[in-house]
Amino acid sequence: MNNFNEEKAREGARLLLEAVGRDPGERSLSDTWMRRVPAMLETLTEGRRPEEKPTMRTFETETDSLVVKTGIPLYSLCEHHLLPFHGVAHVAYRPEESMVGLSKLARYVRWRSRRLTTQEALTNDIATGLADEIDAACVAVEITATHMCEAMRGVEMSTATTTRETVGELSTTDREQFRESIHRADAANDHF
Ligand SMILES: Nc1nc2c(ncn2[C@@H]2O[C@H](COP(=O)(O)OP(=O)(O)OP(=O)(O)O)[C@@H](O)[C@H]2O)c(=O)[nH]1
Ligand SMILES: [Zn+2]
Repeated sequence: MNNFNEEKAREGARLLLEAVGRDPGERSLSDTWMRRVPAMLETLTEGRRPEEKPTMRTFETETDSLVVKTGIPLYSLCEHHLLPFHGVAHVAYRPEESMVGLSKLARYVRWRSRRLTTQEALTNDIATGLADEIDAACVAVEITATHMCEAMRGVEMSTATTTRETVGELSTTDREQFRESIHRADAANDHF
């Protein structure tokens, strides 16, 4: 079910322009509220629409050891101020009967992130969602992000927030391996 209402998005964008003292009738602004903002909002909220979910194709598993994907770029929208938060997600899972295509982990993170949410809820959504999608003994997700609502207004500081969620039992070795992979990814890429 498509829960995006283009007409309301258009009307809302037009009212916001009026609220900040701009004239929606200005030539340079007509496409902004009539076309660009509604299209942008439709894309950036697709994570609430199941029909937009990437196909999570699986293969017969060749391993039961932990698969770790680090450094997935993450862009989402904070539901408090409608401003972006962005950073990096790291995902790990232990396959049981089947394993998933590696790109699907990143695709899934991108799809899930496209919604108005909080970082905590998003971390939980990705971990529980992936656990439902793939046949995994356990899933772990870590997100480190910076919030524009903190950087551009309010406290006016750009800081990093880290959230973690696990589904199923991770052994101490699994946790160490996940941690070490994240460490290596962070050292290789200066995300902030
Ligand atoms: N827990 C959590 N808080 C968030 C997230 N994104 C933004 N926030 C915080 O949500 C809070 C909203 O606080 P309020 O006091 O209702 O709003 P505010 O007066 O605009 O807050 P300030 O940002 O402190 O100016 C702020 O502290 C934000 O930093 C998030 O993903 N998770
Ligand atoms: Zn905010």
